[in-house]
Amino acid sequence: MPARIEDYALIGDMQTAALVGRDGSVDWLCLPRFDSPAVFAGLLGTDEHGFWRLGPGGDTAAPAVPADRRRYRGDSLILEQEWDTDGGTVRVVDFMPPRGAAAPQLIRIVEGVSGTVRMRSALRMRFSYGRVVPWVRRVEEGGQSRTVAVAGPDSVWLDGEAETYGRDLTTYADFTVTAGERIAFALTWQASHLDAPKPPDAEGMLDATADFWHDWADQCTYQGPYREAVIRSLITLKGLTYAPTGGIVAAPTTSLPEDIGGERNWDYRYTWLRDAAITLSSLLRTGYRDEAKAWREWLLRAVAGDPENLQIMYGIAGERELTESSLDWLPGYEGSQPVRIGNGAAGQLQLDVYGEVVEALHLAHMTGLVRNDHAHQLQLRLIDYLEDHWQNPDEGIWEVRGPRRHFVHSKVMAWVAVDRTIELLERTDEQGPLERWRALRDTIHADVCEHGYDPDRNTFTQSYGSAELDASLLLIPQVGFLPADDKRVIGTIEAIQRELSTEDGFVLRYPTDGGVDGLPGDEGAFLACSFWLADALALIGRTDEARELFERLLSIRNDVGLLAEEWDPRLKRQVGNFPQAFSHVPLIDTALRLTQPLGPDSGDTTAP
Ligand SMILES: OC[C@H]1O[C@H](O[C@H]2O[C@H](CO)[C@@H](O)[C@H](O)[C@H]2O)[C@H](O)[C@@H](O)[C@@H]1O
Repeated sequence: MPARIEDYALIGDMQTAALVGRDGSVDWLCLPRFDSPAVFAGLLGTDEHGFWRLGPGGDTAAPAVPADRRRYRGDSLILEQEWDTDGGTVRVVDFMPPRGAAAPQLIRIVEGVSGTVRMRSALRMRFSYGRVVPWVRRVEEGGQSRTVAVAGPDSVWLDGEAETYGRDLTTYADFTVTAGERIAFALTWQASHLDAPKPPDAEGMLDATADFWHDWADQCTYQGPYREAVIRSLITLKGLTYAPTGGIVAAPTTSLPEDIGGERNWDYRYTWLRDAAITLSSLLRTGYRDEAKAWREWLLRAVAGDPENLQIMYGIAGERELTESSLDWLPGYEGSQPVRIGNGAAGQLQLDVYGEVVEALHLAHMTGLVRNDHAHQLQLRLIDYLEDHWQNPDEGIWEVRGPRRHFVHSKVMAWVAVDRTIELLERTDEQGPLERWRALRDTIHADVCEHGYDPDRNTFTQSYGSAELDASLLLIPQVGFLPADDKRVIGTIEAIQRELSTEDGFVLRYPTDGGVDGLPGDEGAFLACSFWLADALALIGRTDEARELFERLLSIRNDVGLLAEEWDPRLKRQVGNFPQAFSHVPLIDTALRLTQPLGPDSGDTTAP
């Protein structure tokens, strides 16, 4: 039985990632890439679908016990969990070394802290998302015994400083650890047709991994009071970046439910232009230019070609085919079915994406990221496309699976795309139909204010002609569509607070009972929107309320600082894919907004 979502911690090597439970169980790991099939899929099923548990024990009947303490080692993705037992205290250190072109590895080092503790490693590999039992054998090599599991294209090698034995299609190691002793295990993935990988130098890799993360975190320019939360979010975003290409996954998981037991389960192991664009902006604002450059290059490669063919999301190397299907052998997280891989939203029209991408390119330009003519050309072509298509209905920011509509947020973001491009033409020697685009900007603005605003209720609405609200409207002042003191902006913020707030003061994206998204069931409060509410309150001068809401949001991070996509206000639990870039990015942005002045070239159009 998988743990609560917030009981997991993330480790990763910037090509893939694992989730480690408080009980020392790795219940999710896809190899060799984020979007590869999982070798441990216990998270979405049972122990039968694969896990690797390492903790105190030795008695098969004894249940795994949760660690008494856990934390990341400083500013890193190295996880340390400690158990106090009758015999003494033991620490397990879990990490994945940043690997470049080397094979992916998961390393676990058991450290005796005091006394003597009986330990057990139980490893059950199930390839292809829990479906395939591999062929497992022992290989003797240079006096060392290794265990290798092979299935089709994959092989996984276990090296350990403790003797292993097989039982019930599981590989065990029972051993004791005494104070001062260190016992390392490593799991290495290798394409099965290649020679055996070398056993790793676990201790050397631990030092190198710690240095990598500490050096990276030291580059953060934010020094405000929320530095700890900001750095943890940045490290999480870096951990969600696929280093070889610069693509950023929305989350490392698939099908963690937005509604426990329901069917709102999606695969997030892809690069959404929207999520990645806002991630780029946060990284730029906190001093991380290399990642921003890498993503911009990723973007230019991925969207190369006709803007008509632009997708709203791609694979992490720019792949276009993300066909959605269900894994019917997996029971799903706490019974939440179906478990999906691929994502049908890839084929949707979401006009807001043009605004988010152009905004990110604009910020990159304004903050002096090396001028790139391809980026400018792309931006101009996107506006050409928008000029002909902004009046179309779309699926919008929330990727609804119901009928297309004229979503107000989509039109606002189309306005953003045109507005920032006009600024580009005004500030550079780039050529374009300036007057025509100024007129286009005015036309979109007038259209939204006429059809997307309800004067009787003094609020913008979710879509033209609809009475529903939508939390994406909170972004109207942030993107500069209207000033924060405009009565329509204030009316919209107040209406959203009234109608979309949950009892914790967090906000829903929109009312799900109206059927707009075409899906059965409910969902939790959407954390990104809740941060946007804090931003909006700050912008209209209700700073104390904004800060109070922000700190309440910080308080629902798990004990190692991680957030899923949503928060279930009834169950008081995190729900949805985990950890989620779309939650950590607004966390950073709101922390910055509340605590440091934003300069004129910060990309924040509401800056003084
Ligand atoms: O709620 C229905 C949709 O949920 C997913 O989309 C959400 O996640 C995306 C990635 O973070 C985000 O960009 C989007 O705004 C969210 O609505 C899912 O990927 C969709 O397939 C699904 O229709």
